[in-house]
Amino acid sequence: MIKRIGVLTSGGDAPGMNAAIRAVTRVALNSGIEVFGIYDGYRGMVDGHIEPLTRKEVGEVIDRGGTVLGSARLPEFKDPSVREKAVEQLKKRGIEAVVVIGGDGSYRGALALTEMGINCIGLPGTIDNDITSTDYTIGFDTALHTVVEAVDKLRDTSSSHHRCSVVEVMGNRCGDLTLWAGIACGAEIVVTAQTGFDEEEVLERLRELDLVRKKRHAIVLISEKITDVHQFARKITQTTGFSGRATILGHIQRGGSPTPSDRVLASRMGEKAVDLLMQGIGGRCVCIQQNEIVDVAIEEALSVPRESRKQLYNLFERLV
Ligand SMILES: Nc1ncnc2c1ncn2[C@@H]1O[C@H](COP(=O)(O)OP(=O)(O)O)[C@@H](O)[C@H]1O
Ligand SMILES: O=P(O)(O)OC[C@H]1O[C@](O)(COP(=O)(O)O)[C@@H](O)[C@@H]1O
Ligand SMILES: [Mg+2]
Repeated sequence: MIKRIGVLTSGGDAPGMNAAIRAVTRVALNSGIEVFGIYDGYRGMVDGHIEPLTRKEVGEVIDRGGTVLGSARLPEFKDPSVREKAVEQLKKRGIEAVVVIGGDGSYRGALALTEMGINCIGLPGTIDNDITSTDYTIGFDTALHTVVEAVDKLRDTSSSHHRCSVVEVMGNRCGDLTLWAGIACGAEIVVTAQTGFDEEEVLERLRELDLVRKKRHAIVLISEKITDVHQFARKITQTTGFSGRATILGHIQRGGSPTPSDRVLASRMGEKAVDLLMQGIGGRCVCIQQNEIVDVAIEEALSVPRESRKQLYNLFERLV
């Protein structure tokens, strides 16, 4: 049976990563497996920044945002000779397998390592919810709470001043955070990669909300990387009855204490990762599908097309 495993966090951090590290560590230790923390993602693997983790070291972290192991982006990890160094560092310490907590990029690294003889299991740690094989990623629920709390506050001030708040939401080409927040906040308009952005159409809709629907305020949620929200807010002021103000929520969305849902999801997924490694399985990632914790091949997870959210967009429109 496997004796030593490593755990790392990679890519953008996400609330709940600590709960996942804790679950992996405790479940493994309670099964007689030694656990090593690999610091700063694949960088620590290459540089040998690897330390044993004890039960106590993962105590008092379940409620903390960020990741106690640190995270990093290391583009050079795509180079096989760099990965060779990482494999050597693991072998030197007798680490046979690794749990990689991160997003799609981290999964590619995990797959490449598995192909080099180190069994890896991926856990979806990202606020973006952009891993298509899982219904939810660890961190999405917490980020959603953060967005909703911020937009609720913006609505208070917007309606006092007959304003339109344009809010830029993270998601890296995945509109889930924007759409879910739009429904939860009762926004007037959501713009994502899936809806597309026709500036004139949105301005016309805002004029209608003002003149015909007599709205006191309007909230427009826009996914990042679609348009310059400050410029767009200026156009709103110039061409509609609302004065426009833009807010970029930015990295605030990545922090904060994980919600209970994210903590439970991370714990369930962490357990599954260790169970798979104990069976000698690698190259797979853990998903939640219809509230069941399951595993799929990383290759498959990376190729599943993004599910259409058409029904939710339709619901959104029917709620305005
Ligand atoms: N094709 C790849 N092969 C090997 N490693 C990769 C590959 N793509 C990404 N990685 C590693 O995973 C890290 C995190 O990926 P990134 O896309 O930045 O974040 P995320 O995992 O959150 O999507 C990268 O910095 C790199 O070290
Ligand atoms: O922290 P950085 O490097 O500015 O990156 C910002 C990006 O990271 C994210 O917050 C999270 O993305 P990943 O989980 O894929 O790393 C995206 O929403 C955003 O586009
Ligand atoms: Mg990613």
